[in-house]
Amino acid sequence: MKAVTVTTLKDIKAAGDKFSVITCYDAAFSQRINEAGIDVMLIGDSLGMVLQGHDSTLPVTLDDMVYHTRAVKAGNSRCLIMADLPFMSDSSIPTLLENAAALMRAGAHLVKIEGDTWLAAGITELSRRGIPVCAHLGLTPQTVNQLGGYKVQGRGEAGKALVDAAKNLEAAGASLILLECVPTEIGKAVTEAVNCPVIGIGAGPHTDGQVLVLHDLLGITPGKTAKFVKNFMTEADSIPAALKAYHEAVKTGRFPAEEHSFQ
Ligand SMILES: Nc1nc(=O)c2c([nH]1)NC[C@@H]1CN(c3ccc(C(=O)N[C@@H](CCC(=O)O)C(=O)O)cc3)CN21
Ligand SMILES: CC(C)C(=O)C(=O)O
Ligand SMILES: [Mg+2]
Repeated sequence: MKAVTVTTLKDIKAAGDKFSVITCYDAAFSQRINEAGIDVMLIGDSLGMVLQGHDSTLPVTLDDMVYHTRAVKAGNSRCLIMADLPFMSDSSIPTLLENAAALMRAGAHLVKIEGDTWLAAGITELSRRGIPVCAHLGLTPQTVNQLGGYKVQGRGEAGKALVDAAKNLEAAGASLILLECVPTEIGKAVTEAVNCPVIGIGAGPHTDGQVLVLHDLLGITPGKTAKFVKNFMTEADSIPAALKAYHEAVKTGRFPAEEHSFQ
């Protein structure tokens, strides 16, 4: 199978099709995710919660992200590899550039960064140097202490601000936008407002791509999971079958359904 690139995702959007994204943290799952036909693997800083057992993503370090990106890269044959810039790794532009470079050296094809319109300058500097960037908007888990919890963002007036932020960051050089926990209508509005592909998680069915945390879709996350989560193991007899079912459900628009989305 042909390797997935940022251009592949742009073509998928232009054709009105969908693409699938899963978080991945190690080589064994990287191989299974490759075999399942998934388009993109995200080394998410969610690893601080699902692998390390913390109650937020804030304790995750750049070294943690480099370690897991190397492992995922080692198992990769055809997926596009995106790596999260961890909390405070963008404290200045030179720091941001060095930290993004470390993730690229470890095997990432692009980096993801949480924020808002103020990310524009950093995104421009990264993209100028050949690093494609995904701007993560909406519910940004690294900001949980300010947000007061993992809550839906972009309701009312804030929705318009999200659409503007997405447009500004695309103009600044972002290659992808990721929207987390926003009303379906905002997921749709952002997807229509930008030319670049938009990935959603709890952002409704209209985004170009969908992402889920691996452990959530395998049903092994302890405690209550978010509304946007679907356990694909309930109707599958193996992990490879669940990964394939997720990919097919995203490609055909069967996931996410109304029950996984916010109004
Ligand atoms: N296992 C796991 N899955 C994730 O999707 C995930 C992580 N960990 N860690 C980092 C962040 C945290 N995330 C979360 C966590 C909880 C909700 C959640 O429970 N949200 C409420 C919204 C309630 C509301 O405002 O209406 C929900 O009911 O879904 C959302 C995103 C997403 N990310
Ligand atoms: C939930 C996704 C979007 C993420 O950023 C992560 O896994 O860290
Ligand atoms: Mg993350």
